[in-house]
Amino acid sequence: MLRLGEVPTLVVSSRDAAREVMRAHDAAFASRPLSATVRVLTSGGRGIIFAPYGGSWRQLRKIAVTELLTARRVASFRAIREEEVGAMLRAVAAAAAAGRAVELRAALSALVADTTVRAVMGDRCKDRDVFLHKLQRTIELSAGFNPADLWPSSRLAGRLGGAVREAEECHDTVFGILDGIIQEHMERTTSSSCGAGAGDGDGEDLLDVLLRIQKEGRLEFPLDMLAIKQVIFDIFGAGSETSATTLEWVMAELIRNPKAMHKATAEVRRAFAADGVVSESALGKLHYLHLVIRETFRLHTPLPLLLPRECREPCRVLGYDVPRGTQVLVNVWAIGRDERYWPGGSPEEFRPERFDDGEAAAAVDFRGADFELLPFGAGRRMCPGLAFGLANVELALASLLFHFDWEAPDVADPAEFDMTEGFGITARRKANLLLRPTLRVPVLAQGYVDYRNKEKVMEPSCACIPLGSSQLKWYRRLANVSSTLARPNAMPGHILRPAPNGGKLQVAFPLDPQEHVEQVVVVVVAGG
Ligand code: HEM
Repeated sequence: MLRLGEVPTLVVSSRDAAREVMRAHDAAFASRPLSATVRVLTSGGRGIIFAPYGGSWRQLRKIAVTELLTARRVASFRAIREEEVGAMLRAVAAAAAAGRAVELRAALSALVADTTVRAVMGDRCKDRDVFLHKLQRTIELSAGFNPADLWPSSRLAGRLGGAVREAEECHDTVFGILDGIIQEHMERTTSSSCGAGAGDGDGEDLLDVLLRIQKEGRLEFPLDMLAIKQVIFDIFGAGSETSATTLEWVMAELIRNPKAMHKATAEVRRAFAADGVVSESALGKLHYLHLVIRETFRLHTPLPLLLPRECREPCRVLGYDVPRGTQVLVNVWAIGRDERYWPGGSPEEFRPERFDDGEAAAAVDFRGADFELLPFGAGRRMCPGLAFGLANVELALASLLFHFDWEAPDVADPAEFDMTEGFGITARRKANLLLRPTLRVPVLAQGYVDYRNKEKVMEPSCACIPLGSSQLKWYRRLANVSSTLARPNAMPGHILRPAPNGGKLQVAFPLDPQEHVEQVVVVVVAGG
């Protein structure tokens, strides 16, 4: 038990205590404390992540689990993930061709942010960089070590450091961006509602789902626009940072451990040699890569203290009384490095083989049942985005290893590679991740998967052309009457998708993979 400023805080640092808190007394510890900065950042505890335990949180959590983050929904975003990973690979290939190192942290953050934003809103966000910057500050501010959070009863502390003021500024900027995006999204939906695809429940992005649920009503707690914005912000906050942090640490550990890098790379290249590209549907055949991810979660759990819980009723944990209102931090970072649970060599050592068949930890998994490995937490407040997060991590990692060899410039001894952690509610690497890629397997100009026909069509290249609302309206009418627009074996210049996804039309055109294309002009002629 610690007292952080005025805040009584129980730190849970063993597997048994974690099991008590998140299984035996899960209901008692299912709330979250609302510090002064978090209160501002979450519009007073709205949304899911920091909402106090109660009916409103239960309702939003149910929507998340049964509608937004289901396995089926995650699978429906596969094309987005493959397109975004493809775009990142092409940028890395360009750097490799120029002999340049890549700032991989920035590339991975942008990848996960773009993938998430498209899953949420169907389109990229033009203010992505401002958004990411504010998100990063939000994460630092919500760590809870500001005077205003440590001395909640002190007015002076509230003014010191300016954290609350900065939280207000972050909140206003982010919600301003969200307002614009939602407005655009609603205009797009209205203008396309006369044609095919609209309102049929197919290809919904997460904002569509939330707006549909809002419209349907029948909710105990009305889903107002503020709640919708907060949920969207939650998904960005919880989804982007954690997945990008995991990817960053996996790559850093593989650089530090050349043998593991070699083994993981060889496995991925063997598995996808015939296809020339990593596809999500076949990731299940990778064994070692999954051990590498599990080992990274053990040593570099993105949320080292999970997210804070709060004790709702007086409770006894391992014989100790825990008063109501106590903040609880589960030190997953320490549990993941405790030699009592990780025998067989130093627990600090990165050794994915510890999870291999026949090893002591082989059966230990991270899905909330084994309390020595809890990157996603456990119990009622466990992460509902596990499948979403893993999908982002696995495809990107396998693709980076499949196409490129990696080295750290100016680091003579890989064991010396800097692994210092930064400060915040997430534990990122402190330093940038500057790595030099060497192209080993060519990167396709662009891949395209035809899901209607359940077959894979690799075109020389495709362009995604954003359509204005009047073009989109005409296009939808056209698509309704002319099924010839949908061509599974499209020739260059042909329209690939019968119903534009998120106001975009996909068009195939010939492209030399080495060629750099500045602009593609597509003329959509209404009426055929
Ligand atoms: C590698 C990726 C991820 C990791 C390691 C991770 C980890 C976590 C952890 C540790 C918690 C707190 C659990 C607890 O208190 O016991 C959490 C909560 C949460 N995560 Fe994730 N997460 C990841 C990805 C995602 C994604 C992609 C989404 C959504 C798209 C998401 C949505 C959430 C939400 C909404 C909560 C709050 C749950 C609640 O309080 O009821 N997470 N996550």
